Amino acid sequence: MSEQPLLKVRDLSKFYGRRIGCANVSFDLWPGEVLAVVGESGSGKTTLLSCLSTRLMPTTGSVDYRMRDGAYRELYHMSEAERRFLMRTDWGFVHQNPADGLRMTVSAGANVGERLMAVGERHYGNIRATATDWLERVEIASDRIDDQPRAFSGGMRQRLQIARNLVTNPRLVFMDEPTGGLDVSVQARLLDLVRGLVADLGLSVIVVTHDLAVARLLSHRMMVMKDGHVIEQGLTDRVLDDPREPYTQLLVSSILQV
Ligand SMILES: Nc1ncnc2c1ncn2[C@@H]1O[C@H](COP(=O)(O)OP(=O)(O)OP(=O)(O)O)[C@@H](O)[C@H]1O
Repeated sequence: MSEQPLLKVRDLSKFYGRRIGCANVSFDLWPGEVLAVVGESGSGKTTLLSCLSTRLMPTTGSVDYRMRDGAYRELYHMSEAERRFLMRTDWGFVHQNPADGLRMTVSAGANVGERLMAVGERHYGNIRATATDWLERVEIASDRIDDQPRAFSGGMRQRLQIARNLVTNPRLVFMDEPTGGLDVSVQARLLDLVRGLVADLGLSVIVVTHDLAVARLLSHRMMVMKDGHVIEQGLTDRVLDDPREPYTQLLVSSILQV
């Protein structure tokens, strides 16, 4: 891991009127690190992810992102165009519902190729070859390249969404309940695939999940949220095997095995 954080989050808070979305969240994310944000429904996970990915403006706080040239930029001081450029190139966002992250009425190949074109690739042959390669990496047969994702199963759609996100070699990927809507057997296979890709590509990931098994399998470090606050954070194995906070103990003991 390199010696400088990719993301420096300080005192991030988002209020919806008087209701707390998330409050006083601070952490560093290091290159190659997978951070899981866990907590019950309503604990603030989505609000935090939305603020970090600049989909939502926080009420207070700052997020500094280390650009490819090594300089830090404050995300909320960037122009809308700069943020959109980051999202198209340096970042990925894997939605729980693949339909939110895919274009359902264009082919699988175009879904992947489009992201390549956004980073300047123009050669049709290269785009198709890279798209084919990525479909294979996410275990979609290359003869499905011209099919639209609406003809795919839920698991295939999710794998296609992952290919679309990773094809540009992003440095930071946000994932919102990436296995949420899938059958248990499909989830296990997808998690295995994601874990392999994240390790191979050395990605930094922030994954939101209410499923501690997902956190266990994917993440190095985790943050536990309750009522908008981070109440415990640490190495994933430590938090799950030796939770310090009573609330985390309750979360861990409420599932039979993680
Ligand atoms: N647009 C909104 N307007 C008002 N309150 C909101 C809004 N979005 C979220 N909240 C409130 O902020 C708090 C945190 O919600 P958030 O959706 O971030 O939690 P979550 O942990 O992601 O839950 P879930 O797992 O159900 O998505 C909740 O009290 C919620 O009611």
